[in-house]
Amino acid sequence: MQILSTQYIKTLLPPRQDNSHKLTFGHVLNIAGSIHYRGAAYLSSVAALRMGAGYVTLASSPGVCQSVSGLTPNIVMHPLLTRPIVYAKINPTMPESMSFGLQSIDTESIDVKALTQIHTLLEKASVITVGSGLSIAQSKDEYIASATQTSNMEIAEGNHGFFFALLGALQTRSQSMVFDADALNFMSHRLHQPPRQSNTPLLFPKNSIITPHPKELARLLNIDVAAIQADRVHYATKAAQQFRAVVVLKGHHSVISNGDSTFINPTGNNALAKAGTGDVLTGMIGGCCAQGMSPFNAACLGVFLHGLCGDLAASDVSNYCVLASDLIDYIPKAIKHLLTL
Ligand SMILES: NC(=O)C1=CN([C@@H]2O[C@H](COP(=O)(O)OP(=O)(O)OC[C@H]3O[C@@H](n4cnc5c(N)ncnc54)[C@H](O)[C@@H]3O)[C@@H](O)[C@H]2O)[C@@H](O)CC1
Ligand SMILES: Nc1ncnc2c1ncn2[C@@H]1O[C@H](COP(=O)(O)OP(=O)(O)O)[C@@H](O)[C@H]1O
Repeated sequence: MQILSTQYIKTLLPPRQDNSHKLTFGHVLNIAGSIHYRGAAYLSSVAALRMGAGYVTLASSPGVCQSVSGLTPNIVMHPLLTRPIVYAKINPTMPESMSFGLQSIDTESIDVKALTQIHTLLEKASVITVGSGLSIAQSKDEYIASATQTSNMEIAEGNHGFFFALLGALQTRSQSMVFDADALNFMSHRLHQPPRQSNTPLLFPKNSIITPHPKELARLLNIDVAAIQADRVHYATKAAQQFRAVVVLKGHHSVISNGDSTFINPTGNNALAKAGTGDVLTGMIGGCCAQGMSPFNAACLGVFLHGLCGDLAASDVSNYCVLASDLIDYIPKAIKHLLTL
């Protein structure tokens, strides 16, 4: 286990040749966002471009695409087919006809059929980032059902049907992929909630990077957050081996492991403890992959620079005031800082 050094990180910065065009620096396909988490789609998409990717396509619900295009002209939109879901709490002690308490309506869940809309994009993309704000459901710990199917009650968890169809399609692809947030929660749910719907092993595709915060890793490994926090290097390494993926265990001094080599990140501070900063990290790592970096190097560079953005931002505006969206504006400063060393 080693601490990432500035000198080492500087050697990882991908070259920018003069004889180039936008696709020289890669195409990020970002599958992110949902009715409640439109910001996550924005933050992850723009962070990838700022990190140096040449082209970013956001594939999401029409509502998310519309919101993000209202905030930035830089992202290419690919609106996906949706289907409405009415969420309700089930009270198992009551007869089926009376057992629903309406919670909310999600008009932007992505339809499984949307997979056919992104086949070409899956082939063209240099890297695929999945999960920032994708929405597992209104509440992860309660049973939630689709009231549109009362006669045949189906457990509906946000975009879970679409996610698993996508995961199946991704298994044969060789691009780098970044799985964050709700992509990890979908995997945990399928891994640990009975009954398992299939006997086939549930794996991330080859060349995957997963970016769990401690609770997300606890869900994936089905253990306590406290156990993870007590030995972060051990559990990041174990998860990398178990899932055959590069793991970024987020938090103070994030740990990056590919199962053989493990680094601890020295940059970052408590200013990063703010909603949406993890979505920015996903975009930054995706942007590194798009420029041809290996998954492990992309994770190391992305995490280091993300922390450096937090350090530069905190020194300018204090640890209290940094927003996730501010971090994106500090990516150029963090890269210039590295380049001038
Ligand atoms: N503007 C937006 O649209 C935002 C969207 N977000 C999305 O919201 C969805 C839900 O993410 P959340 O993180 O809110 O929900 P989670 O349910 O995954 O995480 C919240 C829980 O995890 C625990 N936790 C989080 N970080 C931890 C740490 N470092 N150590 C120990 N425990 C920790 C919290 O105490 C809490 O119980 C994700 O898809 C995410 O991408 C968030 O990133 C927030 C901003
Ligand atoms: N106290 C801290 N010190 C350093 N980095 C932190 C701290 N708190 C959070 N971070 C970083 O901020 C990001 C938070 O990501 P995450 O928990 O996924 O948030 P969100 O889901 O809101 O985007 C991670 O990169 C994490 O390493």
